[in-house]
Amino acid sequence: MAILEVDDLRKEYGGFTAVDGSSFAIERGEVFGVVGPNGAGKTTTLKMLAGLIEPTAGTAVVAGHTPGDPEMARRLGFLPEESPLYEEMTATDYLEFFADLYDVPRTVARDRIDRTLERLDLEHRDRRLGNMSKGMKRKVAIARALVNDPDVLIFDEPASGLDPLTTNYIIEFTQELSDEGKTIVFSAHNLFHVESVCDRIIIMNDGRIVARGTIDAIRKAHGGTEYHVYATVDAGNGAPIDDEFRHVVADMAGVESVRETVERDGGRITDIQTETPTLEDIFLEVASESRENSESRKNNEGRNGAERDGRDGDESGRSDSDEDTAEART
Ligand SMILES: Nc1ncnc2c1ncn2[C@@H]1O[C@H](COP(=O)(O)OP(=O)(O)OP(=O)(O)O)[C@@H](O)[C@H]1O
Repeated sequence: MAILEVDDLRKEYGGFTAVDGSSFAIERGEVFGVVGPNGAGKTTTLKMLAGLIEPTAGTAVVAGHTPGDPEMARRLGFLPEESPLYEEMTATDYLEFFADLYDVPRTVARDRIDRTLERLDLEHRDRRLGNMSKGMKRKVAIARALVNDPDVLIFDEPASGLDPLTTNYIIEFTQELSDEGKTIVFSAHNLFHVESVCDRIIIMNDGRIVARGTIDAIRKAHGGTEYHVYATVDAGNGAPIDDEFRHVVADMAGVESVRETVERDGGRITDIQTETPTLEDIFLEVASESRENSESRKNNEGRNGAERDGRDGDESGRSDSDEDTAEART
């Protein structure tokens, strides 16, 4: 059964729609990626899951609890994108202070904090937070998200702006938390990190989910592996020319068809290579498709405004077409 269920979540700021009807479910123990360009609505979505901002419509349920329910707060740990800490406190005092807020008994809290800081390799625990480096502060913020030993962790850009060593440490730590059975919602711009830790992802654009599924399924839905067939062909006088031509096809049947054509024309295949799109390639393709769709939707809305009167919202252009297509593809 899903530990986190999101149904038609929507957030509007004045007339602006930041999140436009997201629905998804996350299974216990999954690492679930939320990916998208700047302004796509990722942080807004994560904050609604964490109960930090109220949705305009829709629901987010964590382990059967809704935001505002103290039991939900107990089950959840949130690492915000920006996490200002109390600069005058030491790491230990700060984390004990948060453990108190969650009513974690002192001895349990001390032990948990010690173990977490040990695992995160945080040195100088008694240094004022204000005097800690950015990487050290991020580790303290991660420890804060774990102080109540939550089942579900929401990590918004856990490793952004950190050096490669600290970044790797945090990504590996995220993987370890998942191996221990924590459910993790993970948002990051670094798609290599997303690919290395996430089981399934959603790609958001303009507040909508435009693709979803495992990275492999999304990859298949967006072209999958490509075959690059290199060939030389007859220049017309019977002699093959030296220039190589590249034909890109989707499968082996395509390769055979190129081979037949090339050989019929007196040429020959010189090389065949397979290329698998990276998550970054897919992300760029999906984001640009979605931008085109939303532009044409806006144009249609402008053109057909008068005709639409009396119809319901979905028929009038606001549709889940992007999402349905992606869903069907996965
Ligand atoms: N409090 C607010 N008032 C008005 N608009 C807001 C508010 N918070 C967010 N927005 C707008 O909602 C949209 C989505 O913002 P959000 O921070 O969720 O995006 P994001 O995908 O997390 O972007 P980034 O990758 O840059 O962090 C943006 O256009 C943003 O300007």
